[in-house]
Amino acid sequence: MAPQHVSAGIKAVDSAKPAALPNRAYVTFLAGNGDYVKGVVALAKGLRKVKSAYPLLVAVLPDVPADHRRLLLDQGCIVREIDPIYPPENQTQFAMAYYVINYSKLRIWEFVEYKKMVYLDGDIQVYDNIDHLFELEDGYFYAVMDCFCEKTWSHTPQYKLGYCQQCPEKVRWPSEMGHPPALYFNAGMFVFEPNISVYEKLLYTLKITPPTPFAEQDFLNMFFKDIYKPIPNVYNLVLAMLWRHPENVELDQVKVVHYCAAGSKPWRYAGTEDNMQREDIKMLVKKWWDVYNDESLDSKKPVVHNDGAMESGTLQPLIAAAMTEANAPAVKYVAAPSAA
Ligand SMILES: O=c1ccn([C@@H]2O[C@H](COP(=O)(O)OP(=O)(O)O)[C@@H](O)[C@H]2O)c(=O)[nH]1
Ligand SMILES: OC[C@H]1O[C@H](O[C@@H]2[C@@H](O)[C@H](O)[C@@H](O)[C@H](O)[C@@H]2O)[C@H](O)[C@@H](O)[C@H]1O
Ligand SMILES: [Mn+2]
Repeated sequence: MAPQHVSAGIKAVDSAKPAALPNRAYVTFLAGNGDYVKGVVALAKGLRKVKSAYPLLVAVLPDVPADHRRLLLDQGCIVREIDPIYPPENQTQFAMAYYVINYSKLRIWEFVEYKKMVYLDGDIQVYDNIDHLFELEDGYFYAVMDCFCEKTWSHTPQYKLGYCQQCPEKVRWPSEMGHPPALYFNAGMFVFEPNISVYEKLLYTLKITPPTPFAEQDFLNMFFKDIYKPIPNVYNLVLAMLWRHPENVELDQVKVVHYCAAGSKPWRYAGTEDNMQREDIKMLVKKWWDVYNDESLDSKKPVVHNDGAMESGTLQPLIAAAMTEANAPAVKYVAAPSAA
């Protein structure tokens, strides 16, 4: 097993059943009118399946259409519109062209009504309860270490050397090149504390930082370098680990799966790209579909605001069925409050 610089305390909280606090939530990010909304619906149902005590907040860009927002509201999500964030003008070739929209993730530091949040990409699924992560010590940035072995990393010195932080002994970092790269996390999942001054510093620093291939993931790694604490791979299985570092993966222990390998997005899975015919990949894609298709996991209870108003789309069908057109009162529905 590679050295897991596990942050102290995870083991200790595993057994404790911490009390659910109102100023905690999971948060994900949704952009566009395409099929990523399926990922977020699955994530909402997956968190319900593992009986998470905390809501899922979805930060949506303005281009997410009303019907997708309705779907998320009906799945019990809190939908919050955010403005996009673009990196400085640049000639950078992002590892994936669409990564430019991922900088908008930085808006979540503005959600200061929450003291602690767990960010999860929309292509992530949670298969075991991870609420205990909210008990991790404040003041740090927790995330899982990434892997540098996929060709998406071919632009980096570590890739060219064959060095990877997941197995630093296998190909050692050459001493003549100074210190090995700082520990680097995958930004598909992280535990953080929203904070306005950090948010403002993030935006200010972004304006003076030339963009790099892994976009906001590179930026977040640079920004949080001094307070980053790695947590075990079970909290964000970057799928490439299955074929790049199988010795670091115990699949039956994995709590969170990140469908980030090329061709692995379950809702687009065709099984044609490299490694996509692996039995473990096919099993994990099926596992995702089993949650997505499980109607028993659909949100049932109305999402009610403290003023008693029902969130639109939750009770509508029931009320419509009970009322004739003639005497149906104008029931007050409110969408979740827009971004502060
Ligand atoms: O068209 C898009 C592309 C990305 N995303 C969001 O941005 C995250 C990061 O992109 P992605 O997961 O595709 O990057 P990867 O982890 O595969 O490199 C996604 O999980 C979604 O939450 C989105 O909503 N719509
Ligand atoms: O915009 C940059 C993205 O960078 C990361 O995706 C990458 C990264 O995981 C590499 O390490 C993998 O090799 C690669 O496959 C994967 O696409 C985050 O998962 C994603 O949320 C987002 O921040
Ligand atoms: Mn992802």
